[in-house]
Amino acid sequence: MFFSMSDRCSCGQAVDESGPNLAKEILKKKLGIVLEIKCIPDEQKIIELELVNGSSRADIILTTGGTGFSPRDVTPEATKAVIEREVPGFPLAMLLTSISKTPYAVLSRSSSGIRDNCLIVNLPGSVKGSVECFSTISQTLRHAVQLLRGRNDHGSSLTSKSKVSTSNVADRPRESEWPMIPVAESQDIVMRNILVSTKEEVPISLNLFGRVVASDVSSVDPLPPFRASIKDGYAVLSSDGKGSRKVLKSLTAGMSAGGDLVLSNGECVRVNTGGPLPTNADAVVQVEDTKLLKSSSDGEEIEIEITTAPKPGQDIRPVGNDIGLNEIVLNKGDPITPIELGLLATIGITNVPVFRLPKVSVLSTGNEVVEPGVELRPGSIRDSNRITLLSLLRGHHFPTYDLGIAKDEPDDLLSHLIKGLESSDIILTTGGVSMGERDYLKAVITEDLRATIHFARVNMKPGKPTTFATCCWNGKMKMLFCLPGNPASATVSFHLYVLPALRAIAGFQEPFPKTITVRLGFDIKKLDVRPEYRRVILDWNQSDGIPLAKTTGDQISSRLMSWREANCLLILPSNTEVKSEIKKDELLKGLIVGPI
Ligand SMILES: Nc1nc2c(c(=O)[nH]1)N[C@H]1C(S)=C(S)[C@@H](COP(=O)(O)OP(=O)(O)OC[C@H]3O[C@@H](n4cnc5c(N)ncnc54)[C@H](O)[C@@H]3O)O[C@H]1N2
Ligand code: MOO
Ligand SMILES: [Mg+2]
Repeated sequence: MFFSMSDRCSCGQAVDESGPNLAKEILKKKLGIVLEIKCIPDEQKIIELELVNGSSRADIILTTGGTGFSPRDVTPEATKAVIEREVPGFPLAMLLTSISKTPYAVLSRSSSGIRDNCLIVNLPGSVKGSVECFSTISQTLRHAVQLLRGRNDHGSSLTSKSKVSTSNVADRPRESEWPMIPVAESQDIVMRNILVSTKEEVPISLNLFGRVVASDVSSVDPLPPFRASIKDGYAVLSSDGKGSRKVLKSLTAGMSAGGDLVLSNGECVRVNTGGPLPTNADAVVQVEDTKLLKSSSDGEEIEIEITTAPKPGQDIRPVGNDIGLNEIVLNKGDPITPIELGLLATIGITNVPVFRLPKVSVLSTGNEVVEPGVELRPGSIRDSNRITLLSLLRGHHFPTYDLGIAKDEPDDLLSHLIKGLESSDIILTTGGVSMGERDYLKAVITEDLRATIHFARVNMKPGKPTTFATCCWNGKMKMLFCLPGNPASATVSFHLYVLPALRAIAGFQEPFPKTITVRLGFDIKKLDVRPEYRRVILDWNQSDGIPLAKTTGDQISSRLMSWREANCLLILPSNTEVKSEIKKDELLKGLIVGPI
């Protein structure tokens, strides 16, 4: 994250060059991702506020400017006011570099420190000075972040004895402590916190199906690898024109190329579609354009007549006609569908560079939740969420780990979560995230796992208590999506948050569901106070080409039947004084979430 301190830039009188320039350096050196570049006036309180906000989101904040002697240069003062621990080494290292270039370097007042496990470093304001100083410290930044993340990382030391208190229900908050944020903002937060995509080499196999290519892939062999016939017929010399030919032999598909065979005038060789040709043959005549003149007693062709004069090149596929040697066949970012797999199989490579797939654990929570197929005892309900989510993940080719069902008890939740952290990159849970007296999940992930909850309430129906957190476990970042227990809600949140995040990590360049325009096929008498994601079935059989959205019935969050056959989430606005209903035939936006 970069903050450039400048009154002139912040009010638009000048353009900030240092921030964007350093961002380029970061990307060039592949040091990380740049969350934000911001221009801030030289006002100490404003800078402090931005540093406080930024430090809750970023691993590093680099500031540029405001470190000199002018009365309005207050960046070091703002930094010192917010940091919890000073890091004097960075300003010292930068000073040592700069002073070897100019004695005026001693006039810099740069500061550096740590707040909220985020490193803040003041750099000078000039493009040249900021790059110089940044280069001095850049090689240590990655290690610094690892050390800071490690402070929150106690994976190996944690036991499954939770610290969360289960007493004093009377003390529970009567209002959620979490702000309700808009869907777009929450999706943004998830995308800013996704795990870094990494590459791996995967041998040509069905395991590549559904993956995304991580760097351009070129052919090692041309296709066809030899000059090949396009027809079943005879390889000839076109200069011989039409008329009779002596049939030398047969060169059928799979035989070694006919390089050693040379035709003389008046000769031909029988060839097959896709088969090799004699070196000097320059045309193929299909069987249909020939007549048999003479054959042997054992049924072999001896002489044929060509009825139409062949043209040079006729029915011959030159070497590399379909795929040239070293031709780029797939580009970085291309999803591997059956066709891409076919292409990869044919071009002579053995391994394909693809983005690694994150492994996802799925956990159901709830004292009432029992395995499918078992007899219900009073108050129990069968687990439908876990199998739905596991199969959705499988349908999108993500490797999964089944964590089973955890009781609404902190120790049990914690031990299941630890198993998930040890076996996967991402954990999906359902249930236990609302206001219930046994909804302990958020407390366990913050107090025991010391995870950071980024949001825990979203203004949407269904899916309001959707919770997203990240934590560091044995040196690795993990993502936790705690979805509501209601089955329709869990699945809507899966499509809006989980799947886009997984797809982004897996390299998909367009990870979100496609938005289309649909025509409402029924009346909506009363809009909800929250923006709503209605499960609908699209009927494409419409004269104007706009699909008709057909209802799936009652949309109560518990009703999984509202997802039956649904392939679209209709986006309904929230109820306002101006608009409280929507009439049939109105055009609305919908998200494609199933086969259409
Ligand atoms: N006082 C409030 N109560 C509720 C609020 C609220 O804001 N204030 N929000 C409601 C909303 S919205 C939702 S959604 C639910 C979400 O609740 P939880 O995530 O805490 O889920 P549970 O309470 O554990 O379960 C809700 C519901 O779902 C059933 N369930 C749970 N797991 C499964 C499963 N694996 N398979 C099938 N069904 C499952 C569970 O039995 C409950 O019926 O909270 C509202 N309450
Ligand atoms: O938000 Mo809840 O998911 O309405 O049932
Ligand atoms: Mg609950």
